[in-house]
Amino acid sequence: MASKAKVGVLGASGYTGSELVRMLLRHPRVEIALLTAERSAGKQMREVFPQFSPYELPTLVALESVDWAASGLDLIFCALPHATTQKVIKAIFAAAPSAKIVDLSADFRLADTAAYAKWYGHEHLAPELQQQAVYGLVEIHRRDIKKAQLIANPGCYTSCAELPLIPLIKAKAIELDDIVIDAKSGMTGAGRAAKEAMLFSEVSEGFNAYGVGHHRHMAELDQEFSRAAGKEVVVSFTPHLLPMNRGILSTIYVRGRRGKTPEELHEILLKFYAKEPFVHVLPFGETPHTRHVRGSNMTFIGVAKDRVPGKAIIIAALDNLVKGASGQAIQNMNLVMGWPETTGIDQVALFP
Ligand SMILES: NC(=O)C1=CN([C@@H]2O[C@H](COP(=O)(O)OP(=O)(O)OC[C@H]3O[C@@H](n4cnc5c(N)ncnc54)[C@H](OP(=O)(O)O)[C@@H]3O)[C@@H](O)[C@H]2O)C=CC1
Ligand SMILES: CC(=O)N[C@@H](CCC(=O)OP(=O)(O)O)C(=O)O
Repeated sequence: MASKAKVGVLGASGYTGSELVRMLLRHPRVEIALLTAERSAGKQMREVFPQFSPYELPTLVALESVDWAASGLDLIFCALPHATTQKVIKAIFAAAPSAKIVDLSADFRLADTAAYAKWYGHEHLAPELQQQAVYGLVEIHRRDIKKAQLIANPGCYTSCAELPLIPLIKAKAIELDDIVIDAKSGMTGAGRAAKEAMLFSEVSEGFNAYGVGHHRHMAELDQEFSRAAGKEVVVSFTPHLLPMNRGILSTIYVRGRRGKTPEELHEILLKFYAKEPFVHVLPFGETPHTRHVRGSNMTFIGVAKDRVPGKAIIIAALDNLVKGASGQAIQNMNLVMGWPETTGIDQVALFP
């Protein structure tokens, strides 16, 4: 076999970064050559995450200490907080113009600079890269991703709504002004940095909606749905925080267009995803559970009939840290590197 590709993980001491390390350790084509951290710079991975004790891994280094021009990496995963990311990626491309980057943050997902400024409250620091980045939802943008140098890995909530809805929008099978996405996420979606609102005592035994009417993922959903429809689409989306570690479950209400029945919508999804290794459409009427996808790169989609005539209920589930972040990022790497798309990420869910 050819020599292994050298990859780096920026933000390896975070949740998505450590999930990348977990999955990359069993990827046969890569060698982990660089790991960075901020507060944990100078430590070993096993000091931050004891589960890595048995494995040889590079020491976590501060980003500032990396000479990008000389780093010799074949691909970089960037798992840093949004806004921090754009400065870092701009600097990497300045030092290493042919670098390949899969960015897990939201910084390069919106192609429109005005939309970015509106939803994130500041001007983008690298608008030229914003234009260049390819949105990394593999099942929808595979052809463009293969040629990309900068891939904007989609958000976890957005993946869980776009995968079930984009095929139906492309097929003109649902009414575009009547889409309601009711999404629930586990707490790792909020990252590892300490926040009062994420304390056990604040979250356990309860359940709440947040970002009601203004969550930043709305911009990403509108962009991708409008691209698929060829005209402006605006959807209702409400996220909720659940006291569990991993998983997103979206319950989506749609109305069939021109008399399309829920069974016909199900058929469209079945056909669209028939050959996809990471999207599984359940038999009509069956619905998924977050436990069916936990730890795997799978998205499960179920379609059922609503009792309101003409309406269908679609339920999708994925693991926010895997298909919603690090697994999808590795799927993107596999495409960019020309490897079989499932390499290193074809594990079955962890159940129970
Ligand atoms: N969690 C999720 O389910 C998902 C997250 N994302 C996105 O992925 C990115 C990473 O998320 P997540 O892993 O949850 O976040 P975490 O907060 O868990 O990790 C952030 C990482 O970035 C490092 N870091 C923080 N600030 C800086 C800085 N100023 N300079 C350099 N490094 C820094 C941290 O280092 P240290 O801890 O050592 O200070 C840590 O390694 C975010 O943009 C997030 O929005 C995308 C999809 C899903
Ligand atoms: C539970 C929770 O807080 N989830 C995060 C979204 C998850 C995520 O990381 O989204 P990005 O990839 O777009 O950053 C939130 O609501 O902001």
